[in-house]
Amino acid sequence: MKECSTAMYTTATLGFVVDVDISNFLDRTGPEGLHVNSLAEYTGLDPSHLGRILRFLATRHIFKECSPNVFKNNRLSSVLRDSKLPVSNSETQRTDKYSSPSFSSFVSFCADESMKVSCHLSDFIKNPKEHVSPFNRAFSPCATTWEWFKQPGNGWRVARFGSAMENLSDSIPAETLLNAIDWKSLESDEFVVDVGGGVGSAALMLYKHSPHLNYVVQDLDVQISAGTKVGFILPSYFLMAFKAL
Ligand SMILES: C[S@@+](CC[C@H](N)C(=O)[O-])C[C@H]1O[C@@H](n2cnc3c(N)ncnc32)[C@H](O)[C@@H]1O
Repeated sequence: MKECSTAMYTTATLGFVVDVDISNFLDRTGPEGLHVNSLAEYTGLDPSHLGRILRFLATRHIFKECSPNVFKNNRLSSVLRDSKLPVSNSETQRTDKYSSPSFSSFVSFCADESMKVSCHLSDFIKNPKEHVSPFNRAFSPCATTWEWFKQPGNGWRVARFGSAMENLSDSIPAETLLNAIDWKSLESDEFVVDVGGGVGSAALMLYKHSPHLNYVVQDLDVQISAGTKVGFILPSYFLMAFKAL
């Protein structure tokens, strides 16, 4: 129970290391690893903060401390590597950082929006009339997450969320969906409705497996038109593609 109660420290420290690209920097060194003073030079951050955070994770088998204050990647920390390093924190460069699917985007999203929202869960449930969701307590009193994402300055968050979701879909084996129920046993006049189905990738996979069914992908305008552009949502074999409910 103590581990569960303090799980947020792991999320927070992981969020920090992906935000400042520690695994990428460590990946450029040999098996001897890199001293926190060098990491401090690369990142412009306090070496004592870096050392304590990396040691916290290394004691959980994420990163390896080769000698005091010298760290290198191990199998777990290697999954946090990205293909690109940000040059600065400008919105354009941050958006560019999240332009392709990556696990580090998922970690960063979890440590940012998800963790900040989850802190409000208890207060939200105890005072349900005050807000529609914990998200509204944390970020924006009236807008939904999707409306808030569209607000000026949040473009990079949208890019990060998209990058995280794509990585998540790529990492889930097709069998998870294909074996979830016996799709073949459904009749040909039946409908499969994917609510919040994004660009339609899951529905397309299912269509290829069970083309006798009718498919409806329901999502916001922006997702439906993106799905149509990349050819995931094709009117020829998807009966309908609706926007939001
Ligand atoms: C967590 S994502 C899931 C995406 C998709 N199922 C996948 O696996 O890639 C949630 C989705 O819900 C969509 N969404 C948000 N509000 C919606 C609404 N009112 N009606 C339909 N979809 C909505 C978002 O645009 C987003 O694509």
